[in-house]
Amino acid sequence: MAEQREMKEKNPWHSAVVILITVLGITAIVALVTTAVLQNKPLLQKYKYGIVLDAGSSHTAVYIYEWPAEKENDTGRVHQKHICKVLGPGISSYSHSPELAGESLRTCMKQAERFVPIRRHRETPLYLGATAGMRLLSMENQNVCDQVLGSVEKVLRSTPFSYQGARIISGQEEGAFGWITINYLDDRLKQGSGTTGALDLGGASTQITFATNQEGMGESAENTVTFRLYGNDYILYTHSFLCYGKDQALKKTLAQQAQVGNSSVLDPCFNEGYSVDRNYSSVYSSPCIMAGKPLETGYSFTHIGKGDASQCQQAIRRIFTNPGCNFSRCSFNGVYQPPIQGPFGAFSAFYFVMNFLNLTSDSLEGTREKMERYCSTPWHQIKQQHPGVKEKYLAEYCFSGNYILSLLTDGYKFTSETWSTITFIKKISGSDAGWTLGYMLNLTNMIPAEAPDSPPLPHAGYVTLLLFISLVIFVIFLFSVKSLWPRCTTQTQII
Ligand SMILES: Nc1nc2c(ncn2[C@@H]2O[C@H](COP(=O)(O)OP(=O)(O)OP(=O)(O)O)[C@@H](O)[C@H]2O)c(=O)[nH]1
Repeated sequence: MAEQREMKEKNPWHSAVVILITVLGITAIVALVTTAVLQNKPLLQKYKYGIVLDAGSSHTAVYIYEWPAEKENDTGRVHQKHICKVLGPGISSYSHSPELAGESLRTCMKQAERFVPIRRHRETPLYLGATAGMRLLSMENQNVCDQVLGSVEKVLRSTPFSYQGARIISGQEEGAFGWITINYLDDRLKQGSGTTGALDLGGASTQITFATNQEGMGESAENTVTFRLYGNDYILYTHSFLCYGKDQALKKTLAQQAQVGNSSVLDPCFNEGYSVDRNYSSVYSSPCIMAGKPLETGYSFTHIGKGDASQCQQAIRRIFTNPGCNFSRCSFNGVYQPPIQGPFGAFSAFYFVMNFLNLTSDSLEGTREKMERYCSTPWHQIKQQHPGVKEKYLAEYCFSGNYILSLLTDGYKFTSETWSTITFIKKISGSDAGWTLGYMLNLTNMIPAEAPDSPPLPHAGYVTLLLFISLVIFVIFLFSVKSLWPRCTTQTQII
């Protein structure tokens, strides 16, 4: 041993080599860790875009979505960048001058050109989906309906985006894509956890959609939609009630109260003191109100408010027909509906109305009481209390609140117990609840049927593990070369 030590001490190259190996070892470990960290560092984010136009019965809205360019399949990453509300009515209202339907979209499409970076324009998909207003127009006059779609198509084709088509979506699609939107935004699809049902109240139609177990769904194939998303199978119950959106329901309720020839209609669904002259043709100008349509609708009448919530509910109940149920259970109008399975998210007009009436967190009984109070408040007082609110919306809140109550309880059979499973929502994580996002995710295949393979460790875990292993190797290395190091103490002894 003493000889060996002597040899080492005599050979100056030996210590130099050990030092060199140590330095190289440390450098290699530092280089390894630095490369791993840099390699896994998120790159400067680049985005992709998609545009969907919601051509509704009451208005059109342009939604611009954005997502990281390199992670298209990563659910929860697409978000709403901008919404532009088109001025004027929905495209179905341009039946007398179809060319203006397309023109009405120009301002919002110019805005979209500014929100999507120029280098992305050509590759950005652009879709237009028309809902209940156009469904009704196609029932009334297919030719005019085609002209309106042709007019919007012409304008959308002239934009720099990648135009993918303008079409009328079915009520089933509207319901199912609304369900996908809210569950995608809640990140429930990727987690494979329980889902949230979707309640959508538009101007001309309303949709109810929820996941249900297979039992009983064989009863009505037209109400069944199946999806496989992220490796999970979903069986959805969905139904769209055409003519039961807020605006058409109002017309229906008014029409069954009005008797042509009467110069006035006393309406419990409008506040006392409200009085407006209307033409009968405005009430009957819809394919939703065929029955009882008089031959002569040129008369006018004075629409007078009476402000009585209970009577209003009775009037509303009469627009739900009860032709008998050919299934084990029904909602209304003889339509099959399995037992409701919450929780539910209620959006569009469900939210606008309940939010205005401050009814988003009340019990069913509390909601009824507040509606009684709101409807019995005189019209002049309502106007005084809400000076900034659009008068058309303000005048209709007594009807709208009672309609929502009636639709949810008499129609969909929510009870005092299940009422609390409904959350009234407008946005989730900054994106509007509605069918448009689900529609785009589906058409761009951004939700895979199978769960994508993910690395066994998240990025932070991977880097930590790498550092730890490098440290362990380094310590082992130090111990292994320790015996070879020149020993100062021994040297001193020798000297
Ligand atoms: N009170 C209130 N009502 C609104 C507001 N915005 C829209 N509405 C009304 O709410 C109802 C539903 O609006 P949307 O969800 O846009 O419905 P839509 O797409 O036009 O109708 P559908 O074609 O049936 O889907 C319509 O009666 C609108 O007039 C708002 O800010 N406040």
